[in-house]
Amino acid sequence: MNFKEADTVLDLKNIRDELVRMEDTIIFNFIERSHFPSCPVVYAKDHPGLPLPNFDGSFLDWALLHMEKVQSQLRRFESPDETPFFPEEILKPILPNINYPQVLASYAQQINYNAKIKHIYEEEIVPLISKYEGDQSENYGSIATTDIACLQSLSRRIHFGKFVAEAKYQNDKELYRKLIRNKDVNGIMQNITNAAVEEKILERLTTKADVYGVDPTNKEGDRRITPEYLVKIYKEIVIPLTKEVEVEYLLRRLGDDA
Ligand SMILES: O=C(O)C(=O)C[C@]1(C(=O)O)C=C[C@@H](O)C=C1
Repeated sequence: MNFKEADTVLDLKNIRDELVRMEDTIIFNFIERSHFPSCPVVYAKDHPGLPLPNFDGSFLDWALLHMEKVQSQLRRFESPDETPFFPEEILKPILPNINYPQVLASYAQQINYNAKIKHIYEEEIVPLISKYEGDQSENYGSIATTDIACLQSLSRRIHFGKFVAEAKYQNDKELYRKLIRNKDVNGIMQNITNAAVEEKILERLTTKADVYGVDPTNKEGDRRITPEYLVKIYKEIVIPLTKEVEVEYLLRRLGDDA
């Protein structure tokens, strides 16, 4: 898939291949995170044990904001498949603009699920993938670094729903225009859902987690990335959020081309 070539970006097969590749990135990021305990201090707002001068938020927020400020200058968020967690605070690139063809609707950048993704990551995913419940102050920096990798890979995957939605819209404009005009959210949800594709994803994840998730150095009682956790995260969080993005994108689609 080449973002400079619109045709490759709206080919559903290319999009799904990209989603498959993202599974590996997400699994390996989860595995990195699984080497550390949960460390709630990293996610606590204004924690007295971790003072952050002139900042109102958690240590992870602080690290993510500063990472995004640097990455925005490196042109990360110029790319149509990247969505910032701090859209109000990112900076202009120091590299020259790349003129990507516009493949998504003009409002696509406004669809931003990152606050929700971060909340669910901290509340539901970290407890599943961290090594054990507990603190390890010498690793706060490493944990924030791996959390950022996990969050960015989840964000990219979930917001890819915009490309999926646009491809589906282009493939059957008549059907989607009717559903959108009727604000038929259930009808849109039904039509974007492909149970066979979802089943295949969960099957593949089971195999991948079996193969990649084994850590022979783990002590008894330590958690690891099991197929069960990975399937749960995809089934209950990643796929439903991707579908939410798809539905929101489609509901606004008629405003962009009548
Ligand atoms: O591949 C698609 O058609 C998608 O819409 C993506 C996705 C997913 O999140 O992986 C979401 C909904 C479908 O039911 C199948 C898969």
